[in-house]
Amino acid sequence: MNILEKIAAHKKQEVAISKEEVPVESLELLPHYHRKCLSLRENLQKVQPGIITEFKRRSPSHPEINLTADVEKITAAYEAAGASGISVLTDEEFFGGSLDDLALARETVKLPLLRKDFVVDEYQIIEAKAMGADVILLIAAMLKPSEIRQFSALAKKLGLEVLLEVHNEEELKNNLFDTVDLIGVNNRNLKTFEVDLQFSKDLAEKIPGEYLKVSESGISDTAAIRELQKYGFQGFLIGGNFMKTEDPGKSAAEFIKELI
Ligand SMILES: O=C(O)c1ccccc1NCC(=O)[C@H](O)[C@H](O)COP(=O)(O)O
Repeated sequence: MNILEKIAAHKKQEVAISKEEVPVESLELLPHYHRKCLSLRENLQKVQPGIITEFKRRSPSHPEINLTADVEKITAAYEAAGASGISVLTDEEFFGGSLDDLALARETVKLPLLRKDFVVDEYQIIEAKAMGADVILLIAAMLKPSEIRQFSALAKKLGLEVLLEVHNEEELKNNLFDTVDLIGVNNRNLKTFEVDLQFSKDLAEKIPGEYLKVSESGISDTAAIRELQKYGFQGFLIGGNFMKTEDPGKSAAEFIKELI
C-alpha cells in the first residue's frame, strides 16, 4: 500500500466511528454549519500573489516539523503577516492535527480556512462546514471522478469552496467539474514524496481559465513564486517552509513582505 492508500483506509475507519459518535444531525445543529463561508478564491484574486499559509505539525515525509506548534498563536500571526487564507491540517494519525485545531483557528482569524484532510466520505464535508471551514480539499489521486463530482456538488450546496488537487494531466482532465473553484497542482508526488515545481509549470497551461490556479508544496523562496506567477498561478500553498522555523508567523511576514 502506498501512503495515500494507507491514509484512505484509516480515514474510512475513522469516519465510521465519527458517524456513530457525532451523527450528521448533531453536526447540523452547530452554529458554524449555518454560517456564510468566506471566499478563498476572491481573496486570492484581490491580492497578488496570494499566499495560503499552512498550519501543520508533522507529515509522513517530514515527521517532526513543529510538534508543539500552537494553533492560535500561529494562525493569528499568519493573518497579521498578510496571508490570503490558511490551510489547517485536521488529520490526527498522519499529521498530528485535529478538528479542534480547525475550530480554534476559526475562533482566532477572519481569513478563509481550508480544511486540509483526506475526504473519502460526504460526512467529512458536513463536518468541515460545521467546524468552521470555508474550503475543502479533494485529492484526485485518491478519489474516482464520480466521487469528485458528488463531493464537490455537496460542498457547493453547503456554500463551501472546493480546491481540487491534481498531480498529472490525467487527474486534471478527468475532474474538470463546474463545482470545483480552484485547482491546486501538488508539486509533491504523494506516492514517492518527490518534490519538483516543474509539475506546476507543466500542468499550468492545461488548466482551463475559469479555475483559479494554486501551486502547492515545496515552495521555499520568493523567486519560486515569481517564476510560477509567469505560468498564471495566483495562489501558493506553503507549509513546511514556515512551520519548520522557530517563529512561523514571522517567517511568513518576511516572505510576504519580500513579495510586495
Ligand atoms: O507532505 C507529506 O508528506 C504528505 C504525504 C501524504 C499526503 C499529503 C502530504 N502532504 C500534504 C501537502 O501536500 C502539504 O502539506 C502542502 O501542500 C504544503 O506543502 P509544503 O509547503 O511542502 O509543506
